[in-house]
Amino acid sequence: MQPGADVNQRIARISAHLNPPNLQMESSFGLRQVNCRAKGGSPGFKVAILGAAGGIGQPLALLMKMNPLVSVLHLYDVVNTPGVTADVSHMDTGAVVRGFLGQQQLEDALTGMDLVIIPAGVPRKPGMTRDDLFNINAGIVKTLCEGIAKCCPKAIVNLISNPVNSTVPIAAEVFKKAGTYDPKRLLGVTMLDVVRANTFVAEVLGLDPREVDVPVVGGHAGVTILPLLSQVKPSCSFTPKEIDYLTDRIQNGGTEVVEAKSGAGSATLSMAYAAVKFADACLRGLRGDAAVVQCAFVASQVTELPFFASKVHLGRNGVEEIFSLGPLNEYERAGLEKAKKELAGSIEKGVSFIKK
Ligand SMILES: NC(=O)C1=CN([C@@H]2O[C@H](COP(=O)(O)OP(=O)(O)OC[C@H]3O[C@@H](n4cnc5c(N)ncnc54)[C@H](O)[C@@H]3O)[C@@H](O)[C@H]2O)C=CC1
Ligand SMILES: O=C([O-])CC(=O)C(=O)O
Repeated sequence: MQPGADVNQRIARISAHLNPPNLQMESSFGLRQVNCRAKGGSPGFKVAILGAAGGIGQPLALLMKMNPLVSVLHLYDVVNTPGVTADVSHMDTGAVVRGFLGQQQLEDALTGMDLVIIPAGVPRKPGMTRDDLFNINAGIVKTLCEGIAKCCPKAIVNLISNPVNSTVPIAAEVFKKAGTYDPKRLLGVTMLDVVRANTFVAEVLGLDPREVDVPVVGGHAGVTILPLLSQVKPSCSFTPKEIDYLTDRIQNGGTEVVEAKSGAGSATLSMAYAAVKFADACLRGLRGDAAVVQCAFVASQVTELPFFASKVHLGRNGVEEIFSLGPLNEYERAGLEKAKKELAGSIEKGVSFIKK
């Protein structure tokens, strides 16, 4: 090679980098359009996050952009999506990111999606219950689900907005009204309860949380969150004091974070982690992976209630199978009765919000 040829090649490479011939800023804000030869991105699923600029939405967008199963990521919110989209879109991962701002762009955000994740809505402040969020969040979930029914009725829906025990029944009623309801495709996200249970149980047992699996059934608020400590894997036993401590901490994990944040919101980072763990399971199910099992709040015949959280098998159509609760001890049977009583009211409240 001629002396200097190497340097010239390097200059050419740097110049190509500074003036890329086929750069496209993927966003609906028209930030910058440069001649573009290819769309870029990898084969995979199309995912929308509704509420993407929020406390959960932003880290969730970040983590979904890193998920190799995602080829297209739509970020929708009523505020701030241009900034979040521009930011996340610079990550050199496969998914193409597009942003959508305001209700007039909701339909574009949803069209063609395989999975829609909804963390839109207001969070708790200290002293509030999740049910105190109903009046604001019920209407938000209704509007978003009307959009889903119209634009991507076959999408799997992961509903995070609280109170989950009521927002899932609201979504079901909206889809029924639109004639698109498929109970296999609507899942309330209770994964954070499992994530917390795994963490707290691992602490007590002195294990790595990644080795621990705690089924958490029922719903997603206070006593409706029912950890089945008799079914923990690896198999183990707890003293009555440990059971009281763990049950209380798992049921009140959300409140622990709300109080620690003292007015600045509720769990966002651990929730984004849990949401991605759950969304990834849904996508692996859609891909046809075998034996994908997670807990979720779904339409169910496991109890006499129309919705209940338990372990479900996720497959190509969403929820392929719902597992029964298995053998419960006396403590858990008493907990189940309390959980069902509160759940019944929360479900009814959601249903009548749409039927009224
Ligand atoms: N299922 C679960 O385990 C958990 C649920 N949550 C719930 O998730 C929800 C969101 O929490 P954060 O992200 O902390 O709240 P946040 O207030 O930080 O973010 C919510 C986002 O929703 C957006 N939003 C409001 N109305 C909207 C609409 N009509 N369409 C689209 N986006 C809209 C807001 O602009 C905001 O960016 C809350 O209801 C919270 O209680 C929070 C933690 C755990
Ligand atoms: O506690 C809240 O309001 C948010 C939530 O659902 C949780 O962290 O489990």
